[in-house]
Amino acid sequence: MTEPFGSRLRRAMDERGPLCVGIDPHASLLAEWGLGDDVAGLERFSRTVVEATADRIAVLKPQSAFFERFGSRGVAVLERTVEEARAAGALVVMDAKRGDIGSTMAAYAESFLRKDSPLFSDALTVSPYLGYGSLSPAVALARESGTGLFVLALTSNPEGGEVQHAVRADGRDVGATMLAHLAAENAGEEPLGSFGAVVGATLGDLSSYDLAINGPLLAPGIGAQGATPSDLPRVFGAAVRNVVPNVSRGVLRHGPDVVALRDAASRFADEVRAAVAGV
Ligand SMILES: O=C(O)c1cc(=O)[nH]c(=O)n1[C@@H]1O[C@H](COP(=O)(O)O)[C@@H](O)[C@H]1O
Repeated sequence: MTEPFGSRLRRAMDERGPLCVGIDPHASLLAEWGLGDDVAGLERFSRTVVEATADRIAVLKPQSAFFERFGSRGVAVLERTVEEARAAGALVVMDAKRGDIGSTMAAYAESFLRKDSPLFSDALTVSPYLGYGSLSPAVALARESGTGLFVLALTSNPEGGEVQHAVRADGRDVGATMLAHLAAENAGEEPLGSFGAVVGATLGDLSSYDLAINGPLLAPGIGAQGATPSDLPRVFGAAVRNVVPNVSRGVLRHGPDVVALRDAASRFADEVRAAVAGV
């Protein structure tokens, strides 16, 4: 049987530290790196990030939108990026934020979580806002293929609250409800469940939420969105041990030099390790 994602992730976090580096080839970054806003630029950018980080950082998170922008040739670059990152030892979280009615969700899940898919990744970001139950086909396939999901619960953007803080008839807000679904999904899993939540590092004190979902918490927002590694203990409390903090532009702006990129990623990784060790 394939080792579950949660268990593979726990090991990677213990061995390499918990940092996730995002591969977000913004047009503005391609320009800053002296690359064209074209498929060749995209490929060079992605290859460079993989070369600098995939043999030492636990998780890489390519953001699919920046590849889809170039059509099928961009998606081909994404396929190669995922393959090369995994071959170098990183776990790949595909950031495609998929979500649809269950029967369509099954096809999205196959695109990223079925072993023989060209875009096969270790985990996928998904949106539960068609109802958590609409994600069931992805949960089932992830269990079968030893992959994972990161479900948007409390996102880092200021607009997210209008949906995620909406209070339900039972008095719980929508974000807390998503966390409860994930805790149920991960119950009894050791050392860590495979069904994670996305919880922004930008959100301040989250002590009113039960973050003990026995699964990973993907925490974007460090760097360009203003949060820092030293915020993590205050935001996540005891759950910080399961936090996978993501930095994209905060690292990527140090390219195109491979060594400078690698050093930037290592600095964030060290700061995260120091912040988490203090809890
Ligand atoms: O799921 C995500 O990764 C995500 C969720 C969220 O709440 N906020 C958020 O910023 N993200 C993603 O995380 C990355 C953040 O990038 P930087 O702000 O450049 O570090 C982008 O790829 C976003 O799409």
